[in-house]
Amino acid sequence: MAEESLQLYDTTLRDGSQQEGMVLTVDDKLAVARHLDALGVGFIEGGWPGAIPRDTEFFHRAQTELTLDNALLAAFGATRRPGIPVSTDPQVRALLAAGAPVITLVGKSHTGHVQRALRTTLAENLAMIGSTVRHLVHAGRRVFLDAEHYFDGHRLNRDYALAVVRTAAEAGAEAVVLCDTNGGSLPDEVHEIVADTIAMTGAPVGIHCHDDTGCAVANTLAAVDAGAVHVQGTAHGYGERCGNADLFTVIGNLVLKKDRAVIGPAQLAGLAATGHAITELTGIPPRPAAPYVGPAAFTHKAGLHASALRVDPGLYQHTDPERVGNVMRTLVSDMGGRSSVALKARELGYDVEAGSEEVARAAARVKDLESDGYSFESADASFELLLREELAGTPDEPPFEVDSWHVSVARRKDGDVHTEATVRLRLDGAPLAASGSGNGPVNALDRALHQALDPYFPQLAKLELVDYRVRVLTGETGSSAAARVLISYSDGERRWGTVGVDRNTVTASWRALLDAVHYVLLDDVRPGRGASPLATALAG
Ligand SMILES: CC(=O)SCCNC(=O)CCNC(=O)[C@H](O)C(C)(C)COP(=O)(O)OP(=O)(O)OC[C@H]1O[C@@H](n2cnc3c(N)ncnc32)[C@H](O)[C@@H]1OP(=O)(O)O
Ligand SMILES: CC(=O)C(=O)O
Repeated sequence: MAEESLQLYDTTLRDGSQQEGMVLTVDDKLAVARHLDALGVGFIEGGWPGAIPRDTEFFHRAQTELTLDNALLAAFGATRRPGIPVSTDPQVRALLAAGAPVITLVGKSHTGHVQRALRTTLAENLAMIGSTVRHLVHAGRRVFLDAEHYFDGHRLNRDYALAVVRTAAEAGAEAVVLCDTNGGSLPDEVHEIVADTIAMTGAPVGIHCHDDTGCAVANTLAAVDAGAVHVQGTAHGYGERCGNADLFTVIGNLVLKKDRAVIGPAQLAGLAATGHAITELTGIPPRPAAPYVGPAAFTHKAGLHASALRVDPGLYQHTDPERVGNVMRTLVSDMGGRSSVALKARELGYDVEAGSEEVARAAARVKDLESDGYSFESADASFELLLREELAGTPDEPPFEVDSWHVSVARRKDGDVHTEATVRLRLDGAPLAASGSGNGPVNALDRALHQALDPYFPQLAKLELVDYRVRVLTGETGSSAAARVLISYSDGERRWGTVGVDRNTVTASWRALLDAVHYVLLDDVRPGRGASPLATALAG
């Protein structure tokens, strides 16, 4: 049961959409709303009906297509225009026509904005706020007032900012949301101003912070500490300029650190999945290191960390990742030792002991190869092949041999560039040759490999090369290595990475391609068969 004394209000679909690059269709918005509802937020601000046609359509379709179990839909808009009766303001009419049970109004609380941006008097602005709130409450809506530029306004003219809060509260606003619109405040200032506002007005206040000082989440928590009863934020902190308070971080902190049960434990366990689902819809990934929900939030690279984590994951993690639906991951690299290798091996399903000779050999090989330019942290499949060799004590070969390969790139007279690759393999001793053309040497080699092997290994047919990265290493390593190629493959369900290094970029690519194919052909012998838990997690 969620705590009722602290309201959780999401504005991803309104303020989050003000982020550069964020363009959501109505279908996307409906889908995001369903995810937020399942997470357990209390209010979902859907947009500004009457101002943005897509948002008008969103509210229209929401009436028949959106069933919410936990949340109420909120329509956002401005107070009436200066000098006109509220009942005649088309924007206010559009807000009511949207049919949402909640309306959030933005109103000015900074005297400079009233006089210079709104170009009206301070008294008329108060009248605009009071009359619009009253009108909407009278029409049966729950109303919040977003007091724009509140913190800057309070610093400039405290009496006026407080008058805005009193006016809205007396007109029937359920909470007056103090907005750090320019995002320039710091936690101590926010705490002081929220506390002062509550003490002077007795009004229920909310908090809406932007992240221009990198303090939006801290400011939100400071406001709650000072008595705010309503918090606003967005998924992944999406929003105008530097974004808004990241609601996922706010939720994690409130529930796990401040004992404020704004959502229940089962919903909290869906936090990372919600973040992932919303990312898929927006197409804008959060920082990998985003607290709680980021793929790196519980990922460990340093050997000393891994060594302690083997004893107790709590030694290097502030909370159990399962509580927020995330997973602990280990990276193998030259920064790790036996413990990192052992933890990673267990993630992959291999029952190994950190103290074993095999693990020590694998750890040493990782260090050697990384000093030659390899990088295993995003090449789990290549690491697994290496590990299997060390565990078996013999080279782990794919079920075919490579005799040779050849790639040609030619520019024709008509200007077209033609790339063709031929691979010559052996299967059970019998020669097997195939060719493929592509939009570059790696693509052509990939196609030639498929051409040769798919008839014998049908599981390869689904494979798709989804990412290819090459890094020139000249001067970075003490060796002769010149290029590191990282390849990601997917079969639609899981994703795995491989690495190849060579002076020749095509040879490095070939190595990574071969590891990728070899890895898939291990499915029949890998512990647990099929997708390793890690590969599945990465694909998710
Ligand atoms: C802090 C925030 O993020 S609040 C959310 C901001 N979001 C948006 O602006 C997205 C949606 N906005 C829009 O589609 C358009 O700006 C509209 C439809 C609202 C207005 O469009 P236009 O009528 O062409 O006006 P324009 O965008 O140029 O200027 C905004 C107008 O709103 C007025 N305004 C600004 N704040 C308020 C307010 N709190 N209450 C009433 N009016 C306001 C401005 O004074 C300006 O009026 P003017 O046209 O008389 O100069
Ligand atoms: C209302 C709002 O989004 C702001 O003041 O930042």
